[in-house]
Amino acid sequence: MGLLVEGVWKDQWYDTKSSNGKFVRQDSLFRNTISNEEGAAFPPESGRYHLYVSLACPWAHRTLIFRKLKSLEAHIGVSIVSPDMLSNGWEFGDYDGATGDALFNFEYMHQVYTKAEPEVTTRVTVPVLWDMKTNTIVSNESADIIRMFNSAFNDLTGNQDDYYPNELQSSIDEINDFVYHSINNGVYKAGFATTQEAYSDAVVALFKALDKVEEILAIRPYLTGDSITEADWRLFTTLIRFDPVYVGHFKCNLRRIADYPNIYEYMKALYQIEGVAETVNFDHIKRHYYYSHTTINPSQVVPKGPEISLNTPHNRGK
Ligand SMILES: N[C@@H](CCC(=O)N[C@@H](CS)C(=O)NCC(=O)O)C(=O)O
Repeated sequence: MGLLVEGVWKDQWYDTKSSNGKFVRQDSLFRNTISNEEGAAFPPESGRYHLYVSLACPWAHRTLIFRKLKSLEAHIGVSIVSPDMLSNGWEFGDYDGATGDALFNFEYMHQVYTKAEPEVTTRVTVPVLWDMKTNTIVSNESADIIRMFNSAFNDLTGNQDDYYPNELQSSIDEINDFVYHSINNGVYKAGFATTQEAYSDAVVALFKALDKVEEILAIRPYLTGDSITEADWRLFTTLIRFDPVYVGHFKCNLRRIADYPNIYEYMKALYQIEGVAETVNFDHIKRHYYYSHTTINPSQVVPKGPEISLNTPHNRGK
């Protein structure tokens, strides 16, 4: 784990000293947009863009789900890093389910960043959406990438499915904000905390938020109503990692997702949507966290369990 400082890789763990033991997530650096507008720098084109992901990462997972649901597989290629993120950061190792770097045959993800900007100072995160025409990073922010995938390529794919419909945008934004701070990022705040207080604050807020989600899902099948939206997919990638990783490795152990009847049914329903199960790789997920975060798990032993069945019938509508 490390970061790039003026284009040079530095191996160092997150600094929590200056924030009283709290994990503070950095903002993403590359925030361009693919758009249909006249004169746009990044117009939608088949075969022009390439996605770098880790199958372990919940943020990258969102983009893989949208690539699948929005029929973008034939238009946007993917390179998958190894789940092991050690002193060189994300790397393109030889690991079952990883692909190598399809564009440059680089060894490390940080080389993709310096290819875009040789002197860049940044954390080296996935996902990354790369533009093969201008040889740069369009975006390394998953929230933005899934919005582009949701609508920018509709004319190319003919897929008009809309996970961010006009009439639901304000409720989606509101739920996203709450889910992001207390759940998506909440598990990291608990797991990477280095003081008891920072951990306790994060874990209490996390389970308060999960309790609230359980209540919402008791009265409607999905977060904003009867249909699945972006808000559901953003929550799903954290839920699916929760019992296998966050309960143990990140000490998020007041309850399991399996103990929340409504959230559990909901998670199964989303998992069973066509194409989604193939984006979920529990080996990469468990291996990444337990093997890479050596400050939390120095033995690098990866647990066997839990046994979970995600293909049993669920009680949500379509
Ligand atoms: N805000 C970014 C966050 C991405 C992110 O933090 N990805 C993690 C993997 S789960 C990462 O690459 N971490 C490496 C690091 O922090 O150095 C997004 O949503 O795209």
